[in-house]
Amino acid sequence: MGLHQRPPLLLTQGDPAGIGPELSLRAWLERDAESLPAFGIVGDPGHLGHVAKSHGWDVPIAAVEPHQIQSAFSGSLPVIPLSAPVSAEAGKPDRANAPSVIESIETAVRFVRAGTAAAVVTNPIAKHVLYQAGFRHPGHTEFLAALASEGDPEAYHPVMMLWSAELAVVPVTVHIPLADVPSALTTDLIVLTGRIVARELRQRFGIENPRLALAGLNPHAGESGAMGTEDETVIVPAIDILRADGIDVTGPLPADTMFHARARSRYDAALAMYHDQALIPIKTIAFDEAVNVTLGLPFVRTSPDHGTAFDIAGKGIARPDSLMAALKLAARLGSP
Ligand SMILES: NC(=O)C1=CN([C@@H]2O[C@H](COP(=O)(O)OP(=O)(O)OC[C@H]3O[C@@H](n4cnc5c(N)ncnc54)[C@H](O)[C@@H]3O)[C@@H](O)[C@H]2O)C=CC1
Ligand SMILES: NCC(=O)COP(=O)(O)O
Repeated sequence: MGLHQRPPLLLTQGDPAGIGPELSLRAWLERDAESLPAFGIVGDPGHLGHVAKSHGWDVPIAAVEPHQIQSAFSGSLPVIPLSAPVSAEAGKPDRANAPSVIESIETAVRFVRAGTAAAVVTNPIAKHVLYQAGFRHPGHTEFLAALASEGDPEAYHPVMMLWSAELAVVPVTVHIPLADVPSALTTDLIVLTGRIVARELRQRFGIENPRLALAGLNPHAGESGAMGTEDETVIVPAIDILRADGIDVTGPLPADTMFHARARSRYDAALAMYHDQALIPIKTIAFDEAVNVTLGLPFVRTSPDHGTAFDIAGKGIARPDSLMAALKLAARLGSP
């Protein structure tokens, strides 16, 4: 790496039976056309070579150390080899690959924390496959916070944000059953989330005075208590505290009318009360462009907005746009 070169990005393997491997290869093939930042994959050189060959793509694979990624990137796809074995057939997830999936994430985090990489970009994992193998974290978001926290569960509160040029959304509660949302949703959680979002929109995204819009939980934001009470008893007090902090907050807004184009122009990020309230609008508006960013961590992590797409894995039809957007955003946010 030259004196003024930034460290490269590290891309994780994701589920090797999903679309991650072919998207990574396609992103590398598009590196010049898309002006992508240099990246390396923590993965299995043999498996990636096999996937490239099966699609007839000319992608030389180079097994490297992190400090060799920059110089290798223009002529080959740099891969930091895993020690766990990988044996995967497209579209057929296998829990036997879980150790390699987890090792890839842990290794990427280790290098980014050591300053050898600028940011972590994760390829999609199939959560239920990892759970079958004993993985105890709901998803990347929570696992990355656990890795960053190094045993202190209070150290970092991770916040999921899905970002696109048209819309940014944050689910305040994330990977929990819908039935558990009302009891998990507290004023403290909303305030903590709002503070992290406002801080990182300022510091990382360069928005001087971020405008946050908070969704209600219930239909019509509760209709003055007739359709549910959490909007008044939990969300309004959180808004008061965030406003007292000097943050520009509106809400609670009826969720059904806050995502059309005129409404979107009034805020920089929408805080939704549960996963689908946030992700349905952004995946409807910007499925190919949106990026999942984890806020609240001591390093930058981005990811495509989609999952493993086992139904199309291996067919060569998966679109690499969201992964390429994740690489570009990671480079932007990872820069001082
Ligand atoms: N960041 C991550 O690791 C994420 C992982 N997942 C995991 O992915 C698995 C599958 O989840 P699903 O709900 O089926 O969502 P999915 O995003 O994998 O697929 C939903 C639909 O979109 C299509 N699709 C997805 N990505 C595409 C692309 N790049 N180009 C063209 N079409 C694409 C698929 O073919 C499928 O029809 C689950 O096990 C879930 O846990 C889901 C979201 C994010
Ligand atoms: N639906 C988004 C999602 O599941 C992403 O989760 P994570 O693995 O990024 O925590």
